[in-house]
Amino acid sequence: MFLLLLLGGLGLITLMVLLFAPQIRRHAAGAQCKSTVCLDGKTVLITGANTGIGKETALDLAMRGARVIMACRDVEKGEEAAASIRAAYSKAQVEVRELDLADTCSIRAFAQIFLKEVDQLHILITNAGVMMCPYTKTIDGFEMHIGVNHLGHFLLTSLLIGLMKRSAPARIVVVSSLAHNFGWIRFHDFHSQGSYNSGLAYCQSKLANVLFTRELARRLKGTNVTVNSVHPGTVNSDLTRHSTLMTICFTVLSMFLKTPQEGAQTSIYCAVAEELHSISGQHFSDCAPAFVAPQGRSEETARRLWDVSCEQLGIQWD
Ligand SMILES: NC(=O)c1ccc[n+]([C@@H]2O[C@H](COP(=O)([O-])OP(=O)(O)OC[C@H]3O[C@@H](n4cnc5c(N)ncnc54)[C@H](O)[C@@H]3O)[C@@H](O)[C@H]2O)c1
Repeated sequence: MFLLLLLGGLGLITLMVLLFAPQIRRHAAGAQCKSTVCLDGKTVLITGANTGIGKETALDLAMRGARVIMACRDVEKGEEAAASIRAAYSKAQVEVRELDLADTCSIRAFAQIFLKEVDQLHILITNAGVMMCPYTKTIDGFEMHIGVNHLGHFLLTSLLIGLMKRSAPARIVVVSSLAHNFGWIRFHDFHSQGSYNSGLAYCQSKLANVLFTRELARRLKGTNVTVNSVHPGTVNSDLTRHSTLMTICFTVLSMFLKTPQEGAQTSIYCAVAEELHSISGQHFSDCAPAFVAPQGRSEETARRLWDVSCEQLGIQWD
């Protein structure tokens, strides 16, 4: 009897999902970037552009006429992604360059060659990220989430900001997450040496993205370089690769999640929308301003994080 009820219930749920599939998909897809801005003559740099949201962002911006530089850890995978972008749009000007955000030497080498060979940078999208990986350290001994998601991008941006100021108007888009709501900056244990929880480490790094955006925007006032952070939505990508449970959940619930193309819309919106030309230090989701948790609005924490980041990286950035 119980089994019959269970099967009947499951059958009913399946029927409802199938019946309402188009509505569910439409709702899950979220907002589309409606801007038709053309990017002829503009140069864009996207980190982690060989998969997921980054790859879709690269395709869209290349279709708008930009020269898109895809900064990828694995050049071979990057070249495959670039080839598929060229196959989708034969005029795409996409280039792959090697960048491992888990290695400050790689970041410095990348920036050195970039500054030598590229004379303008109008849009920087710090998109690369890792989520819920087992406790690992970057080459420089940073905990992987804070090391790649925050410190790596902090160093990269510091090295390229002069070029962006010279290329102004220019925009920086920092791909953060709703997960920043559940994070706090553990200044007393920045690299989770005392205790480690992969979910909380991810949340800390995504909060760091929001606070970095806020402080950088304050420092960039009057330069015509803006910076905003985004939550792309919950996107069915490879990001869950380190968590079997998350991968299963994302697969089962895929109909309710955004595709990478849908997840790229807010990054694209922040990169091109005309109405955002002077908007800086804000957080966006679904191509609209989004809620920022109180810990992401603290100017004091943002300044302290800035100083700690400079100290950890051994750099001066005033
Ligand atoms: N997928 C989601 O639901 C979701 C939700 C909120 C935020 N985000 C954010 O969106 C961004 C893109 O994620 P995605 O969903 O497209 O996942 P993804 O795994 O497809 O993309 C992440 C990219 O980062 C790159 N990367 C990882 N470590 C790197 C390193 N050390 N050096 C250089 N590149 C590195 C990967 O190679 C990959 O190309 C991430 O910052 C993620 O935190 C994703």
